[in-house]
Amino acid sequence: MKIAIGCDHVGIILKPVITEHLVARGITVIDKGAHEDTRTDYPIYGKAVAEAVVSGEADLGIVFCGSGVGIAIAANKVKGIRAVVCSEPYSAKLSREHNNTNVLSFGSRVIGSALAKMIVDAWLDAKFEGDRHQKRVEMIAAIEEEQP
Ligand SMILES: O=C(CO)[C@H](O)[C@H](O)COP(=O)(O)O
Repeated sequence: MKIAIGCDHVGIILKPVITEHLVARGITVIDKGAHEDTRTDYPIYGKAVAEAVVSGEADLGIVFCGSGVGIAIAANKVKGIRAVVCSEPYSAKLSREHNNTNVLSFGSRVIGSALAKMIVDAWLDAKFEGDRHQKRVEMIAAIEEEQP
């Protein structure tokens, strides 16, 4: 399993903790930056991680900014991405089971490292259930196709 990760200057607080946690789970981490806490712009890294996922370079993506919101919005602009912002494990689990999310987003100004690790585990351990949810995910993809 390969996971692409990316963050801005605030998200970088959580990125090393989660990187270590992923490596401990036997996951290969592909770091798309940022690599320092100098103020930068989260769309750069949301896009980079999203493109790594849709190209197949990575199986999944995890992104971090201050709230988790901006970098998730940026990732969601890439066709084929279903990014979710999570601050608790239940939504993370359901987002995979029902929505087949392929990018997980956190806010370093919202949650701490212990909760972030719990959310990552809930997300990674859950599986897409398909069945009735498959049609709905396909409907989301159809919305993308309708856009000019
Ligand atoms: O959370 C974020 C986007 O959703 C950013 O991390 C946040 O907007 C950065 O703010 P600042 O430049 O004031 O540190």
